[in-house]
Amino acid sequence: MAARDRPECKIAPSILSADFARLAEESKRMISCGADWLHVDVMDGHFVPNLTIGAPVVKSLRKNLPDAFLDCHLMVSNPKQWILDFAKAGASLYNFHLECVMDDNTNEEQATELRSLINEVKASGMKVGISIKPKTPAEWIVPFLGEIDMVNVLTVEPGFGGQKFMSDIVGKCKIIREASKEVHIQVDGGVAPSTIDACAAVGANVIVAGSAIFGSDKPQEVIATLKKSVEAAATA
Ligand SMILES: O=C(CO)[C@H](O)[C@H](O)COP(=O)(O)O
Ligand SMILES: [Fe+2]
Repeated sequence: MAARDRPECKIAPSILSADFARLAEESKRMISCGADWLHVDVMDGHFVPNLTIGAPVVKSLRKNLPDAFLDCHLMVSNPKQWILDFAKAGASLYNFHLECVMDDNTNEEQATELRSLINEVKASGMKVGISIKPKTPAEWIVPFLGEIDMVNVLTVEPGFGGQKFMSDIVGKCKIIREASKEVHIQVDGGVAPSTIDACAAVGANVIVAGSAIFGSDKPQEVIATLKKSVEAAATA
């Protein structure tokens, strides 16, 4: 069998599509259907035009799901402000946006600020991920790959679930995967059985899907389909 070209596949249902009144129950249902991680979309109504949940909800989820991997996607303007709250609440991975600190990849001060945030997240005990919006070039994150656990390539404009997958964006994963076999590459936005092969082909291994999984009456089958596509591409 050919050697793997990426880390193990992780399927991360986005609980943004869950019934928030039954979050713990719905999260447990996802894990029993084969989910590896839970993707928690945190929106501050400023970085994106929507408001969702914060650290208190993560704390309740952690209490109810002591062993779950909580992948927190911080769509917030000031990621520094929330690091300790999320660490104390029990977040597993703090996945914040590059655009909060960088609008020019040649600016040394911005690179230093990004490094300091990365180090602060690590020091808090969480794993660290960096999310990039559709218009942010993949090359901007490449110099930091050795310092982080994951890159989240947004395949929709962040802010809302249920949007259409941007197929012209996913190619950015290829640039990142060519630069690192070890880093987790997450795809987030409009990912479904109909779009997974395009993600798998370019090296993605962490698959977020909200509406495709929660909207199905057979979530177990959707999760299995997504995983199969990634695992087949990983050893092709
Ligand atoms: O970060 C996000 C939106 O900003 C969500 O994680 C993403 O949109 C997942 O939902 P869906 O699979 O329904 O697109
Ligand atoms: Fe997300």
